[in-house]
Amino acid sequence: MNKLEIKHLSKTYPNGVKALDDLSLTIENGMFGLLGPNGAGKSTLMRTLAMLQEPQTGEIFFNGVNVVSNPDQIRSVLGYLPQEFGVYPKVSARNLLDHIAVLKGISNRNERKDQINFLLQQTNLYEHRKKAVSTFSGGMRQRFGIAQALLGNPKLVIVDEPTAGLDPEERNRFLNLLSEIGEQIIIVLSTHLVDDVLDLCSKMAILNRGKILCQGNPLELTASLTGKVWVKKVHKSELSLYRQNFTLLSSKLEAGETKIHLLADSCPDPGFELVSPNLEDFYFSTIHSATAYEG
Ligand SMILES: Nc1ncnc2c1ncn2[C@@H]1O[C@H](COP(=O)(O)OP(=O)(O)OP(=O)(O)O)[C@@H](O)[C@H]1O
Repeated sequence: MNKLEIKHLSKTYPNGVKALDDLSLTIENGMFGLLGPNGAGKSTLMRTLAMLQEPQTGEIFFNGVNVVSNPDQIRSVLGYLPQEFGVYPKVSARNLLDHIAVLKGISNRNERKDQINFLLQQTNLYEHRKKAVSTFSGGMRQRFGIAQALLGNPKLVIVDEPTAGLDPEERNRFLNLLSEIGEQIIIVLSTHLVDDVLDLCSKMAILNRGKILCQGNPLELTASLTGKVWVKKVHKSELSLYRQNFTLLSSKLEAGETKIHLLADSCPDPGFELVSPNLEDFYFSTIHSATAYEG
């Protein structure tokens, strides 16, 4: 069992933004979802875990080794798919993988070839192996990103907002690929999309303003709101009233009508019906109470 322990990490950028605020988290094998709104600090945490930037305070241990003071210990077992994945123009997928494999220290040529062919097949890119990655579609690029992250059989894979900008079919394909990687390593997936976490992760945490607000199993966290989420179709003009007087979790257009979810211990108003909570309700209620608390 691999274990990633993050202890009291803090990072304030020179402009005064506190991106990580005394953040602690322990992650074991399997897919871990880090969910948070834009600007929550997800990328800062992911880059810190990938040893691309140092925290100001705090420590990170991987399988008991302090990797902030021994970064090479984690680099050799790390795969990272950044939010912005730049590629060299004109270099084919296969050659780029070969180049990255060399950088990762896989010096044996046959071993590189075997791994690259296997990963190209796993990511469904084998038939495109001679094409330049710069000509790939968004979904193909992200799958290529996973292939390069898996070179060298990492024990820790960090994937930063991988489905942003993918169409639904590409997103599905990408999520299926991630789910196939297996439970024998740690995969940390950062996203602002609740559905990514719901579809894939057995453990998750919600990050906001550099702090972990809660963590656990998505279904168990969601179940904690049972009996408290109410739904009603309302007129658009009523929305601001509900927003002012209740904890409005979400409002969505459904066939031209506005459907709202409210959080309340008892029926807020005539016409509301109790619904089974979903992860989105839990996410918004968590962010809402943190924001209300902080003012
Ligand atoms: N290099 C930097 N210099 C100054 N501020 C930064 C820098 N990088 C990030 N920030 C700020 O730190 C905060 C956290 O940013 P970060 O990118 O880590 O969040 P995020 O959750 O990944 O958001 P997003 O989904 O928008 O990328 C934001 O307020 C951001 O503007």
